[in-house]
Amino acid sequence: MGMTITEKIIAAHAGKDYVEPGELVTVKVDLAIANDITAPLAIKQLEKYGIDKVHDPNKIALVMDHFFPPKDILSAQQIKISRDFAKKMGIKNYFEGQDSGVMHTLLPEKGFVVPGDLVIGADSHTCTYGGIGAFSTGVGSTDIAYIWATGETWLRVPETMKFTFYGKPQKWVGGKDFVLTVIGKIGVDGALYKAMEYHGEAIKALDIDNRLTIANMAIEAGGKNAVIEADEKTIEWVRKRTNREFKIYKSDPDAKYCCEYEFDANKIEPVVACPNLPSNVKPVSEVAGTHIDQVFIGSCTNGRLSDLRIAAAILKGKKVHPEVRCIVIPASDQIYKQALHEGIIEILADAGCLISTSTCGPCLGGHMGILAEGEVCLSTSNRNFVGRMGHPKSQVYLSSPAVAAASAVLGRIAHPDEVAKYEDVETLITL
Ligand SMILES: CC(C)[C@H](C(=O)O)[C@@H](O)C(=O)O
Ligand code: SF4
Repeated sequence: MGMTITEKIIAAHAGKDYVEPGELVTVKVDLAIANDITAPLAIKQLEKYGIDKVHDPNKIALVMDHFFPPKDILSAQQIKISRDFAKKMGIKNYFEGQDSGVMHTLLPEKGFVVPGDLVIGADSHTCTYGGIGAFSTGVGSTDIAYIWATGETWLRVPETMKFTFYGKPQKWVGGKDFVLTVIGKIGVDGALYKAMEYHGEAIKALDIDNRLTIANMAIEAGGKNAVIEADEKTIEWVRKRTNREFKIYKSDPDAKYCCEYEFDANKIEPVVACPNLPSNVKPVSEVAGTHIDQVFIGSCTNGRLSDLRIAAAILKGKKVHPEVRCIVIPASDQIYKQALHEGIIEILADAGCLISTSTCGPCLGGHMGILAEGEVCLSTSNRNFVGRMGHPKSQVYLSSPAVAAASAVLGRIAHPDEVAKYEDVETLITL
C-alpha cells in the first residue's frame, strides 16, 4: 500500500520504511519551537525535573511575538524568562525585537523550515509550515519540554484527507478564501486529528504566501496538520532562504485517503467567516453592508508581504472610513522593511492606517486593538471565537486582506469590486 506525504515524513523521522494511520511512533524532531506565552511554561517543566541541558540547542527556536514589545510587567517577565533560558542553554535561534516577527511567518521566512522537515511547536498554528511541504503540528508546553530534553516525541499517525481544487483562482480570491471555503464545508471539527492534503491546479497556481495561509488554518478544522506538495515554486522560495539539504515527499498514486473533497476554484468567490466560528462562512455579497468598527490586517495567517501589497493596492489614494480603526501589522520585521522599501507603508499611512511593529497583538485580543462591548472587527487572522479580540460581546469576522482593505474604506463589510477595479491593481497582486 502506498503512503501519503504526511505518512512518509513521519516514517522517515521514525526510522521506518512504512507507517499507517493509527500507529504510534516515536519521531526525531527537526525543530521544536515556542513563544513568549508557551516557552516559560516549558522551561518550568524542565526545571521541575531538574533538567539543565537541552538535547540540541540548534533544534530549538524561541520567538517573542504574542505580547511584543512587552505590554505589561507580566509579559516583560515572560520574555525575560525565555531570554535567560536561551542564553543558559546556548539557544542561538532566539528572536526578540530585531529581525524578528510572528513565529509562523518568521521561521519559514528565515529558512528554518524546509520541505520534508518535522516541526513541533507549542502553538496551535505550527501547522503553517505544511504550506512548504513540511509536517508540522502544535502541542502543549509539557510536550515541547520533553522534546527539548530528548530531541524526540511520539505521534499517532493521522489519517489523510484529500482536498482538490480544480480550475483557476478568480479575481480577488486567494488562499484565505480557499481555506475558509473548506472549513465552511467540513466544519470546525471536520478534520479532527487528520492530515489535510491539498492538490489541484488552483493550489499550484498559488504563491507560497497563499499556500502558507491555507496550511495555517488546518487547526481551525481540528486538523493535525496540512500539507501541500513542494513544487518548483517551493524550491525557489526555500533556496532563497537556506542552503540546507531537503527531500521532497510526494503521495503515492495508491496512497490511502480517508475521504476526498473536490472544489471548483472557478466558482469560489471572496468569502467571510461570520461570528463566532471560522466555519460560519458566507460569500461577501451576502454580508456586505455589515457595520464595522475595526479592521485588522496582519497575523500569521495574512500578515505577509503579498497581503500588504493587496491592501495597499486597494487603499492607494483612498481614506480609511473615519469611524474605523484600521490596524496593519506586518508579520515580520523583514516584511515591514520590504513594505517600507516598496512604498506600501507610506500608502497605508496616507490612507489613515495605524501601522505597528510586528506582533500577534490584536489577533488574540492581546494588545494593539482590543474591542469594546458591541464593537465589530473584520480581521485577516484565523479565529473569531467569542471574545477572541476583546469584550465577550464584541464580534469578529474573518476575511482576506482584499476584503478587509475594501471594508476599511467603506466602514462596512464590502466586496473589493465596490472600491477598486481589479484590472487596475492586478499587477500589484501576486497569487
Ligand atoms: C498562545 C498560543 C498558545 C495560542 C495558540 O496555540 O494558538 C495563540 O497563538 C493563538 O492563536 O491562540
Ligand atoms: S498571530 Fe494569532 S494565530 Fe498566529 S500565533 Fe499569533 S496569536 Fe496565534
